[in-house]
Amino acid sequence: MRAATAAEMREIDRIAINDYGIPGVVLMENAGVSVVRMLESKWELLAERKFCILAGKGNNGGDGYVIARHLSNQGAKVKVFLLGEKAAVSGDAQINLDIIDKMGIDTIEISNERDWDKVRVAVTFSDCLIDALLGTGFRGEVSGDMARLIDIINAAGKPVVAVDIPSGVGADTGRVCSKAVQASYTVTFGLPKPGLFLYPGAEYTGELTVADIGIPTAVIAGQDIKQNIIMADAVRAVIPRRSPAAHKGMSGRVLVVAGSRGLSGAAAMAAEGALRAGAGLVTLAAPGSLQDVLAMKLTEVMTKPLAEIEAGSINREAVADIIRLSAGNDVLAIGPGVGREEETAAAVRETITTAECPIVIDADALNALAGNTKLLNECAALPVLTPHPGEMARLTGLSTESVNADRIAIARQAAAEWGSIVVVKGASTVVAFPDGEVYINTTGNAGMATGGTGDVLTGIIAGLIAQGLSSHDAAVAGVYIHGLAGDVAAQAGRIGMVATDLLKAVPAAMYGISSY
Ligand SMILES: NC(=O)C1=CN([C@@H]2O[C@H](COP(=O)(O)OP(=O)(O)OC[C@H]3O[C@@H](n4cnc5c(N)ncnc54)[C@H](O)[C@@H]3O)[C@@H](O)[C@H]2O)[C@@H](O)CC1
Ligand SMILES: [K+]
Repeated sequence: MRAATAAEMREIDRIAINDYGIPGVVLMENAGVSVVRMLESKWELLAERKFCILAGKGNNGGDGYVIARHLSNQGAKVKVFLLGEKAAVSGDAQINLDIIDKMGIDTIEISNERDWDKVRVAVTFSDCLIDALLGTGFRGEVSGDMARLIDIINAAGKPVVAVDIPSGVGADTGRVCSKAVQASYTVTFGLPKPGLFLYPGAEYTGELTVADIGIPTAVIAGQDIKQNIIMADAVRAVIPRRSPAAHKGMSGRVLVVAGSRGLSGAAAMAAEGALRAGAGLVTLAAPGSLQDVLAMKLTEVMTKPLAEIEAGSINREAVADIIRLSAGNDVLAIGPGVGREEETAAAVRETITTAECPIVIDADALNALAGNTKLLNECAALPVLTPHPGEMARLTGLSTESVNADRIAIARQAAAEWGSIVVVKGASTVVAFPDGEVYINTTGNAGMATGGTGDVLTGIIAGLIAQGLSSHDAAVAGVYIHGLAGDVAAQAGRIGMVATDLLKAVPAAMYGISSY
C-alpha cells in the first residue's frame, strides 16, 4: 500500500478538483461521512450519544463541521469548538461552518477563560471526542492554545477519533515535537500518510481506517509516490515455495562471515537466521579460535576457520579464503560480531569490494565502512545494509536523533548516495532503495529491543536471497517476516523475550503469511 506525503496528498486533491472538476466540498463531504461511517461501525446507534468536535481553522476543521452535521442528523448531541475565529475560516470549511450555523449547531470560538471552561465541561460530558484541529496543513510546532487544547483532549480519558491524522503528528515523518493528540482511532483520507506508521507518530494513531473519499483511482495511480507500507500480500507473493521433490542443494547456500572473541553469539544467530528463513546450506566462517565454541552452539550450520589477529578477529589473510568460499555460495552476510579492530575492518572492506555475490552488510562491517561509504558503489551486486540508528548515525555523520527524526529522508538519501539498499532498523523499520522507493514496516514489537535480533534479521535477508529472491524483495520481505516472528514470539510475553525466541518463531511467521 502506498503512503502519500502532505504535499503529494495536496497535489492529488488539486488534480481531483481542478482537472476532474470534483468540487472540494464534495471531497470534504466524503471525508466527513467516512468518519461517521467508522463511528457507526463502532457504536451502531449514534443517537443520544454526545460528541465534542474540536475544530481548527483549516480544512481539517471543515471535515469536523461535516461530521457535526451528520452526527446531529442521526440524533447525536454535538458540541463544536473552534480554536480561532469564525471569520478566519474560509473556502470549503466556511461553507460547512455556515451550514451547521444555520442548523442551529452552536460553534463556540475559544477565546477567553469562560470558553475554556466550556470546553472542559463539554469534553468531560462527551462520549467521544473528534480531533479536527490539524491535518496535513500542520507546520512547525504545537504551542500555546493548541497545546492547551491537546492536553485537555489527552487528559479526558475519552475515545478520540482523529480526522486524517492525530493533530501534532507530522504527516511525512511521524515527528511529534511537543505534543500530539493521542487518538483511539484515525480515519485518514485517500491514501495513508507515512507519519501514521513512523514512530513516534504511529503511537498516536490508534486503529487506522483508510477512507476512500471519491478521488478517481487514476489520479492516485498516476502519481509517482515512492513511500510504501509493507503488506502481507506483497510478502506472500515472494515467500519461497519448494518443489515437493526439493533437496537441500536447491534452497540456496549462504556464507556468513561473523564473530570474534566474545562475540560468537552474534555469528551463531545470523547463521541460524539464514537457516530459519529456509536457506538449504549455511556456512559460518569465523576466526579459527571460535571453532570449538561455534561447533557447540550450532548443529545444522557448517563452520570454517579463518585466520585471525591476536585480538581474536579476522585478519587480512582471511580475505582470500572468504572470497574462495563465497564463490560457492549464493550470498554473503558479513558483519555480526566481527569486531572493530582496524585490521579486521580493512579485511571487511576488501571482502566487500572483491566478492562477486550479493552481500548483506551488518553491524561491525558497517562500522568498517564509516568514512568509506563510497566503496559501496564498487560492490558487484546492489548490497543490502542493515544499520540500526546508531550505526546509521556513524555512517552518515549525523546524530542518532537526526536519523530517527526523519528516517525516510535519511535512508533514501543514503541509498541513493551509496548505491545500496539501506534498511534502517528500529520501531518502524524503513527500507530504502537507490531510486528513492521506500518501504515502511509495521510488524514487530518492543520485545524485540534486545541483543541479537539484528543478527537474526541479517540472516533472514541472506537466507531469502539464497532462495532466489532479489535483494529488493528479500530486504522488504525479510523485515516483515522478522517483525512477525517477533510478534509470534511475543505471544509468550514481550519482557524476557530473546533473539533465539525469534529464530524459533520464523517458520511460524512465514507459515502465517503464506500457509506454506
Ligand atoms: N480538498 C482538500 O484539500 C481536502 C482536504 N481535506 C482535509 O483538509 C486537511 C488539510 O487542510 P488544510 O490544508 O486547510 O490544513 P489543516 O486544516 O490541516 O491545517 C491548517 C490550519 O492549521 C493552522 N496551523 C498549521 N500549523 C499550526 C501549528 N503548528 N499550530 C497551530 N495552528 C497551525 C494553519 O494556520 C491553518 O489554519 C486534510 O488533513 C483533510 O483533513 C479533506 O477535507 C479532503 C479534501
Ligand atoms: K486531526
